[in-house]
Amino acid sequence: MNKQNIVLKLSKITNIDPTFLQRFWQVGKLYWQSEEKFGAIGLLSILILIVVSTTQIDVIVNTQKGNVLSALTAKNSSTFWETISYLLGLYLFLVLVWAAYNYIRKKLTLYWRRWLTEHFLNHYFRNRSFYQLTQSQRELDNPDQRISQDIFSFVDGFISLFFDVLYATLQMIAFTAVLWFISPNLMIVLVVYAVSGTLVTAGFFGKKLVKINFDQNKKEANFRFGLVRLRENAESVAFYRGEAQELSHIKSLFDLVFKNYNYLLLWQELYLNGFVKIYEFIPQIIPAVIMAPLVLSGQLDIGKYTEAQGAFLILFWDMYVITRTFNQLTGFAAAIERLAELNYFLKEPKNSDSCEIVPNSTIQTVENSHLAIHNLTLYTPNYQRILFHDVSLTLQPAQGLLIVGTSGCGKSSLLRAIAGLWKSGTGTISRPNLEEILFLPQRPYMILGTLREQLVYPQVNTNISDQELEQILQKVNLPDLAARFGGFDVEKDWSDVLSLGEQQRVAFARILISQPDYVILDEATSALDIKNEENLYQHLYNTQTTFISVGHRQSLFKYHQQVLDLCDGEKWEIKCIG
Ligand SMILES: Nc1ncnc2c1ncn2[C@@H]1O[C@H](COP(=O)(O)OP(=O)(O)OP(=O)(O)O)[C@@H](O)[C@H]1O
Repeated sequence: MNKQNIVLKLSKITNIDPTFLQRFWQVGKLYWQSEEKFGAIGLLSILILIVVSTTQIDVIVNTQKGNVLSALTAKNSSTFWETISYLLGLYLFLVLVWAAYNYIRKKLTLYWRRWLTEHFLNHYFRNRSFYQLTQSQRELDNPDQRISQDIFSFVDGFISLFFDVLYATLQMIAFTAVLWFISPNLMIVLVVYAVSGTLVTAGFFGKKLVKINFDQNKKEANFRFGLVRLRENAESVAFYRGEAQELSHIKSLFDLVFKNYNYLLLWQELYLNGFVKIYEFIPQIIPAVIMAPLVLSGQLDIGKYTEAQGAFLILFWDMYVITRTFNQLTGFAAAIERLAELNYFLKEPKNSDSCEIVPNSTIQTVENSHLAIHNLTLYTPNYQRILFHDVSLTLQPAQGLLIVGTSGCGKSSLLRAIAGLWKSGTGTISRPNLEEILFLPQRPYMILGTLREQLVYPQVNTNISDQELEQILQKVNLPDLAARFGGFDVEKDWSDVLSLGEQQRVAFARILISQPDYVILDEATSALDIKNEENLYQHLYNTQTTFISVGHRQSLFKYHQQVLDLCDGEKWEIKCIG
């Protein structure tokens, strides 16, 4: 039977949406088919062994408890003390084994979480999916929360559920014989009671609670993101004096958390837990009611009665495992939904949104030694708007191209297309390998780290000396930057402590450090005064670098050999200078 059929059969038995089981399988199988599978299977086997052996010991403990009562009734002191010592030894052994079990179980959870987190992170960064995700029309909220929180909920939830169900099943096998042997009637009552309880829980509370938990995760993540966003934009908000607006927005996000949680409390704590408490109480009296006549008439020994009552309660506890762990289960199911969505997005070919609308219509990218554009027509990512038609140009090595045009005409979008971030449109872009091109956006990206790491970014290992770094800082007119902050190895929140113009100069220093063959500057000097801007362009002009700039200032023209004017609407023209 293939996996698809197994999933379908399971879904029929459990009355669960088959696509839900498929989603569970898609995420669940990843780790168990990975290179870590042998270690994981080893740990899993040890855990299963512990569970199997402790179930056997539980049966012995239950029988010995009955023996203690029988010895007391028969006033047999030596049997009583022998059984008590035996019981103590068994309990001590159980405690030690359970300590080891819990430790290994948490370790397995940790290893699985580490592997799955790395797996999702690798896919999140592959083909710049983290960027594509922000461009997608399909709603996929808070991928960060899915990676940081939902993976843990999934792994922890699965391991807990697996062992709860395994332990319950083994105990059922072991104790069914005990109870059946003493009282078949009690056994039949128990099965009917446990099955009906499980069906009510799964059928009535199931879908409702999964949905509420799913929404809760989403709303909590939105609230957290609102606070993070405020922190990231603290200065702008403070300048605007936008506290009232921000406060009300963040409060409204929390209000959604509050309302949904209230709803969750109602269903989880009041309805479900209320049901579970009543449901748990009744079995305490069922054995007494059914077996009392036998004990009173002398047909059943009090020790056997205790043994049967113990077996009944254990079996009841096992049979209603689904009901009792239902709260956990719904959180686990919500995590599966959220991870499966992310997994699907990260696996599917990019720009699929676009392809659904205009099939086979994407910009072709060809690797070449020089940069050229042939009949490029560019749309916004979901083909909603055309930005420009049929643009063609060639850029000779060591030359400069300046792109100008009115705001919103598509200047930055052309750079996005060259970088391969946007593909909606037609035509061909020939360009060198992206490794040879350095992009400088208008808002410089300052990494969290030391000044040295900041300057050599996006490279990580360079053997550049402090002296060379000092020289480069001189060139970009930041001669005292390292001294001001205590050297190159001091960590700061650089986007906070440097002015925008200083950040643009640090970003420009990256060009002089990494010396790429191609540089693309998207208004990368817009925050600088003309003198500083000219100084930077003069350095760039003196190198053999080929560069494309987007800018508005007339003073930039003299550093470029060609100007592409995207004009407005769908017209464009190219001019040669000098
Ligand atoms: N992710 C996106 N999805 C849809 N449309 C977008 C997206 N990003 C930008 N646009 C739209 O594409 C158009 C071109 O944007 P672009 O950033 O290229 O303009 P620009 O010419 O660089 O403008 P400016 O000079 O103001 O920076 C704008 O109308 C913008 O609203």
